[in-house]
Amino acid sequence: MDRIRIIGGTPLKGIIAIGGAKNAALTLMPACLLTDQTLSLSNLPHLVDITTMANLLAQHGVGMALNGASAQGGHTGRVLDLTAAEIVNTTAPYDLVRKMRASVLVLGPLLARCGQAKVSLPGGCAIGTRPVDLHLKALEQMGAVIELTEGYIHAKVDGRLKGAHIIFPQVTVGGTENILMAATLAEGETVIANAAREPEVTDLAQCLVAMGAKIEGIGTGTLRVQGQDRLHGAEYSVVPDRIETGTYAVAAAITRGDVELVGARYDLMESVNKVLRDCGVVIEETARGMRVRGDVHDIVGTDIMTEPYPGFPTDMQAQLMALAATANGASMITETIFENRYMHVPELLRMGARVNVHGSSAIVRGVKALSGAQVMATDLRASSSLILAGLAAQGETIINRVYHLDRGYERVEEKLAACGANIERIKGDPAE
Ligand SMILES: CC(=O)N[C@H]1[C@@H](OP(=O)(O)OP(=O)(O)OC[C@H]2O[C@@H](n3ccc(=O)[nH]c3=O)[C@H](O)[C@@H]2O)O[C@H](CO)[C@@H](O)[C@@H]1O
Ligand SMILES: C=C(OP(=O)(O)O)C(=O)O
Repeated sequence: MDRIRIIGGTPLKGIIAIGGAKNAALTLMPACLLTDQTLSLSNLPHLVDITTMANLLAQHGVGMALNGASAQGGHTGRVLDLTAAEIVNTTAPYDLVRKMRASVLVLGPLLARCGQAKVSLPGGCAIGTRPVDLHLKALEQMGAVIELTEGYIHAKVDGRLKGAHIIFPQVTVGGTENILMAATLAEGETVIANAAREPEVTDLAQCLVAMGAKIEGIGTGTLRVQGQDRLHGAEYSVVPDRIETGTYAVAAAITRGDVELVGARYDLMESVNKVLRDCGVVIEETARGMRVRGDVHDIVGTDIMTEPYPGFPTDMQAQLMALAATANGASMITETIFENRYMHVPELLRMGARVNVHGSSAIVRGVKALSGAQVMATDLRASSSLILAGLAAQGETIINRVYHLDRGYERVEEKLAACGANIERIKGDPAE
């Protein structure tokens, strides 16, 4: 297993290119199951999770062709053609689903196209139990018969799924995506109330429209879908990653540096930028993206509460905690989305951070300097918070188990090193 070694203390200066959003790509890829024609996705990031989704789709019978890099819209990500001419298998097996929860996003499309699907229950993960009950209840409302046996969701529908009025009792990104995809091929109208408004859901909706779906209310909390008999192929470019953008914005801030994030979508960063500005970070939109400066003002503590979009994203909570740990004064962080998303706290404590967790809230008292240490990455965003802490810390930080990081960040050490960070990947395990 690889490790990352950082000698902290260098202010980052330069340019970082932002890639396509992992969480958008992971819902756009299974959308290919809704048509027998080709869905061509550009600006696709090169990440382990994307490979896992490609492997899952391949075993359903999806043909794939990787067409190198595209310069579309100024982005340089890869182009992947996905063609589900024929679905040869409607089972998503445990071995693939356990690697990545987003695998459950094949359920809606398979059921809508083939009338049946057998998908391994994703199970919990480091950040919480993460049930999929809301996805299943909504599909039942659309006429699906669902049984849970031997760790699998067995879903079937007689004929086509039927349009329904679905009210999600709580905002669910994956639930909204699964039902949105299913509804595009259902009979009649589906209304999804209290729908997630995350930019990745909007990206999916826009791609589905390019494939011939009829969807109103895109970007709002109520999506209205008129089911079609069939969808067709399309070309679509994945939205830039707002979490990668936010992570590198914190990297600039925590090192008291000055970095331009090229390709970033400034308009999607409102809640994160507000919090960063409250901390004293200077942010401006540029012609190519966004410039972030942590070298202008003192960095001070602030209060943060995670919420569904357009609120502050849970996927940025760990990174902001690293910044708060180095700020002047105290910060109160409240996590409202996942019940166990403070796995980074014990590791930050090893680096000299002062954090107390009380239920869903954490009090962070800023310290003058963090100190480098050996730490363990426990999940994706916890890993990035440890990288950020390491960039700011005095001395050497070694981050173990970086495979979590490779799920969601492309060439992280290269991007940071190009801005002056002293960071390297050490191949293999120390015990090996
Ligand atoms: C691949 C992907 O896009 N992952 C993102 C997606 O995850 P994901 O789609 O899994 O997250 P959800 O929005 O569904 O989860 C929000 C909350 O609802 C709960 N819930 C959800 C579904 C359900 O059927 N029952 C239920 O109780 C979850 O346990 C959680 O507490 O949105 C999260 C919230 O923005 C992000 O942190 C993840 O990075
Ligand atoms: C939690 C995340 O991903 P996933 O939903 O795939 O676990 C994330 O991207 O931060």
